[in-house]
Amino acid sequence: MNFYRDATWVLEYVEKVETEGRVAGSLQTLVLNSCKKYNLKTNPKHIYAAVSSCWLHREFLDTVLKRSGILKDIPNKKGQPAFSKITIKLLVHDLLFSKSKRIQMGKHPIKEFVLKHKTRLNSELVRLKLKLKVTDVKQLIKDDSADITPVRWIRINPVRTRDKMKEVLAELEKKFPTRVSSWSEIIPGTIYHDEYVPNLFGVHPGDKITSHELYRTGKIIIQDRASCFPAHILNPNQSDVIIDACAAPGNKTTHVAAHIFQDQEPEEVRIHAFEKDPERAKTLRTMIKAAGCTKGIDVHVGDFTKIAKPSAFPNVTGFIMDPSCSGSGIFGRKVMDEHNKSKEETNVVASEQEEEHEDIKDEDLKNRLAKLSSFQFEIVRYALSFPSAKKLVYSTCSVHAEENERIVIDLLLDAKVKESGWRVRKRAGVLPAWPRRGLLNEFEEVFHDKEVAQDLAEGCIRVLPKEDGGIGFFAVCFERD
Ligand SMILES: C[S@@+](CC[C@H](N)C(=O)[O-])C[C@H]1O[C@@H](n2cnc3c(N)ncnc32)[C@H](O)[C@@H]1O
Repeated sequence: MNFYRDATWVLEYVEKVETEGRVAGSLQTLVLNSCKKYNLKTNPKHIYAAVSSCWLHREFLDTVLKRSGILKDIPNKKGQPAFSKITIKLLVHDLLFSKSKRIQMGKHPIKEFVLKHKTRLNSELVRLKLKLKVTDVKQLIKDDSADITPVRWIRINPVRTRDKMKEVLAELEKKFPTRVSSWSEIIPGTIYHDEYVPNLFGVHPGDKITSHELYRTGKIIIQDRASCFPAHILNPNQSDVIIDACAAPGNKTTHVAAHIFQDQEPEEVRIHAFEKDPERAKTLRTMIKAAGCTKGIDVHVGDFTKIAKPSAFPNVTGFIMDPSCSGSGIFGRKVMDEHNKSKEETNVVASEQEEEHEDIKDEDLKNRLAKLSSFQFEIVRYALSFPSAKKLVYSTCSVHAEENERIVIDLLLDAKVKESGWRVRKRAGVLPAWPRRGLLNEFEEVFHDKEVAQDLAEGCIRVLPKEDGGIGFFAVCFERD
């Protein structure tokens, strides 16, 4: 009975927090927190297994409980219900939905009470399955955990912190007291200092950060690790002028600003951010303001290839090129969208999940990819025609070669691009320690010189969704003398 009593407290807590609007990804944290809060003796792992399964089945459980009338039958003891509805829910879950289909408890009045209703409960479940046309309700269960990022990545924004870096680090240490040496070891309350991008940290996705003072004041920004790669690779400095051609919501734009304005206040425009969608341009402006970079960034609303004439930007030295893509490397959109709808944020949460991507579910993937890749090729090719540009980082959150390596190949084969002296930067200048590189077979099919193909593939970065700690991603840097 102790197990069910402890699980009841936890499930009660979970249901309460959920009705108040839980942050995505925090079921595990909620369970761990409540185990701590109530000082429970039962192993939290066992409680989590029971509570999370109950949670996943909640829709069906609630229907069966209601239709069977079991809850109305609960006897009274001294004017109060003799049994908790939540405990009954846990017991009925075990009876109907667990592997063993047994209540793991010795003789007890509540067990006898539930077993008395067993026939009715079972027949309500059969009715429900017939209605839903399934042989097992598991066929209808969507495990939300498959839709959740394994790590919440946050970066310190030097524009807002400047000489207060130590204080910010101390604040982070206070919130996340334990440092772990790999992102895969992250559990609630711990922090991982990323080894690839400076001032970037990984924390548990269930640890709430958006209400923290550091976040509300723009001193830290939530941004997926892979999404931080482009600005890190571009590595702009105070003498650069950068165009972010597809900028909203502005994660990469403000990360570029973090490089350019880390040692000096943004007093003059050194970044031009283009965004064709006026609504998304509003989010971009909000992000830029929150990051404290308004004076250093000009926002241009419109199609980059139409409103940005190369001759009007003779001083532009570099590009961030992160155009619309299939978004096949992204997950968690549903969870985040639901979260964002249910929360009134005082600050903007423009996470990687909000980076725009094309919805391809209703269209033929091949056709969609063909259209997208033709747009991606054209927009990069256009950027490569700017007179003083010396470096351009192209990126997508797609896993498809059509939007990644094949764009690189098409650009390298383009006469105009070749003539302008562009090449792919070698691995040594593109996060050399990152182990996952471009797809070699894609380059080998076109470049028969093995070394050339190898160098090109090595020059590219690939990031696998989840397995590499966040969204799926691709990045490459074009450069010339
Ligand atoms: C993948 S999102 C960019 C995400 C952004 N780089 C970030 O890190 O926050 C692509 C954006 O490019 C915009 N876009 C697409 N085509 C464009 C064009 N021709 N000119 C300007 N913006 C464009 C889309 O509206 C979308 O907001």
